[in-house]
Amino acid sequence: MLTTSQKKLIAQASLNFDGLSEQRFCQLCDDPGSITSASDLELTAFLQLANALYRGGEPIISDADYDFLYLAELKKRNPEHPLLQAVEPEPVFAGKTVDLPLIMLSTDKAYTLEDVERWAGRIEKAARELGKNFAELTFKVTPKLDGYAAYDDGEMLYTRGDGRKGQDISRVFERGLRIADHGRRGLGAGEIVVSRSYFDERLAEYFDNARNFQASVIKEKELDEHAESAIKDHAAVFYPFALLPNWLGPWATLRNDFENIVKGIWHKVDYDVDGVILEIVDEDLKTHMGATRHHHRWQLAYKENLQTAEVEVLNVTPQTSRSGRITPVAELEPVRLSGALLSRATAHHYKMVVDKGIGPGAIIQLARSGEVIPKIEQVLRPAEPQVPERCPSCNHTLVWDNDYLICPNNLACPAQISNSMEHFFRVLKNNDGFGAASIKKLYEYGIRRVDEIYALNAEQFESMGFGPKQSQNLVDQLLRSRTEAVEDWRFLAAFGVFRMGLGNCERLLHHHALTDIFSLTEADIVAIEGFAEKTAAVITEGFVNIKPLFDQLMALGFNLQSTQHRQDDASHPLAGKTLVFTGTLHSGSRDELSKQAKAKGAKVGSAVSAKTDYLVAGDNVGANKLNAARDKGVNIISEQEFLQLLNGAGS
Ligand SMILES: NC(=O)c1ccc[n+]([C@@H]2O[C@H](COP(=O)([O-])OP(=O)(O)OC[C@H]3O[C@@H](n4cnc5c(N)ncnc54)[C@H](O)[C@@H]3O)[C@@H](O)[C@H]2O)c1
Ligand SMILES: [Zn+2]
Repeated sequence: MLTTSQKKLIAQASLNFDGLSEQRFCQLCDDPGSITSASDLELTAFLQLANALYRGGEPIISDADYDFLYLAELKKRNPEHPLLQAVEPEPVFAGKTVDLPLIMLSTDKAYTLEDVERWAGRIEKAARELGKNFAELTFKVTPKLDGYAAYDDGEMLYTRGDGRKGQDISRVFERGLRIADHGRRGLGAGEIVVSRSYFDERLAEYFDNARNFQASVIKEKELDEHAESAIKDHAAVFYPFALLPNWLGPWATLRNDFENIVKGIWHKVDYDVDGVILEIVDEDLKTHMGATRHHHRWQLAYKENLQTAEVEVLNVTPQTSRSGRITPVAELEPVRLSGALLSRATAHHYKMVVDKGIGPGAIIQLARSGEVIPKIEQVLRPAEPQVPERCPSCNHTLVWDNDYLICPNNLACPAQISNSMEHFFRVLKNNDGFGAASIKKLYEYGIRRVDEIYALNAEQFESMGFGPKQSQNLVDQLLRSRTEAVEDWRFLAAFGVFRMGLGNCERLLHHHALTDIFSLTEADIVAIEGFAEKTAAVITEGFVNIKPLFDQLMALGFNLQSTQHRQDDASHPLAGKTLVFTGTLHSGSRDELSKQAKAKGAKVGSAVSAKTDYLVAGDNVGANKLNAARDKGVNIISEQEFLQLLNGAGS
């Protein structure tokens, strides 16, 4: 069964289940082998539906399956099929559709050096036709960003759409999105991407994958609070390809050192990269070679062979996390996949274990992924699910909480206690040495709380079985964690209150001092943008629980940097007002000016609505935009007037 949001994506793409029922679609997803039995109509309907879900950030099959099973089947049956002759369409948003200033195509793909050599051979031939010396041509290698393709002509930002017509998504710049590498507008094609490390640290909790997140940045709807933070922190950016780090050189060098050059470029940026792009730097040659309806002949994407393997599940073992959720870990018959030996994979939750039949004897499909422990995406042959009744750590009876099995024994469950202590040091970040192994040892010696760890001296560490050198190091690290500066929101997040990850802690401390959090009411929390009523209750309760530990640790004196407050001075002319910025601004970036306005209690919107009080118009704003705002009764002010308001002058 598809989820409601997947169904919505299909409807948005103006697709339906004509020629393919929802049930049949899911059946083909779950059992890739059966695609060969699908009719031609079913196959093409299937590909279009899978693509719509992929573009919307909710892929239902892996890329490797899409390329090597389903798409390959179509290529086998009908190499001339129209679906293979054009780029796969992006989803359509509510924004207006416009002709792209330049056709944006997909790329031809190579998975082996032989494929790349064949491509170079075609370039050599074209060079000969133009009377150019192939050996003197320059090749360029750049990372292939796995983000959201867009084109910036300086006025508008367009989606790739169907390659010819895209959609205006300029709103992402109005929302404060920056250009990578301090770039300017108008640099042409690029991708909207999010920093890998930022995603892992701050967003993974809320989004299944980066693609999912990128789709949310572009959506016409109001920006998700996490997307807003990522943009504010410049972790999400538009990266024009022209600014990407690159390797330049002749074919002979590229050919001889291929692996190293590819590897070097692949890992050069902190963004998701799914290959490298090879191209030729010679305008005449590019024009001469031209393009098919699908890709430019002078460009090639080199990807690593995405292997998949079918493996048998030996056992499903439960693991208790810090919050008490039980993670299902499948022990597998060891299998080698793209060089790594894998013997474990996790399922999302126990509901999935039950629904998909994950138990001893089940056959699952593993795809290589960046993660150390891959996630189970598909079950090829179900078996009797293996579901625990008791917590593997404390033996307490487990209970269901929506899709999750949880251990409710949070005060005495060894796994939850140890994982919470480990979490504290990991989130604080300014220390080393308190990983799983050390914490396990400390737990065995009766340590249950972080403050007890801070009370230990070197001799005591030694008496617990740590070596003399390590014991001294642990003491040094504890001191370091207290003396090295750390943001107060990070410190708060280290306590692991449910729903209080790094992002929410920072948001909260923008409004209230760290020492005041225990007197906050639910109403105080709900009043802050981004907090819902339901979470507020959980949060205040969580604070009550951590108070004793918090007080103990504060008494030790950490070097906390307090978060800048957004003071809400009700008498300030901008207090409570909603602003929208547009056009080119001179006194600071849109981001900086927004920040200053917010500090005075203003709200900053991304698009003009009836609720907007002021439209701050910089330079180069189209008359249409101004008229539309005027029609809505919005006050249009200049940047100068805005600065006066900001300084407290009445309007
Ligand atoms: N899992 C699924 O259900 C599913 C469905 C549809 C498509 N897909 C995947 O998407 C692929 C096709 O998608 P596509 O056409 O969007 O992407 P592509 O892999 O063909 O790449 C083309 C794009 O690469 C981008 N690019 C990134 N870095 C670049 C650089 N340095 N220089 C130039 N261009 C760069 C450009 O935006 C260009 O549009 C399929 O092969 C498949 O793997 C998966
Ligand atoms: Zn337990």
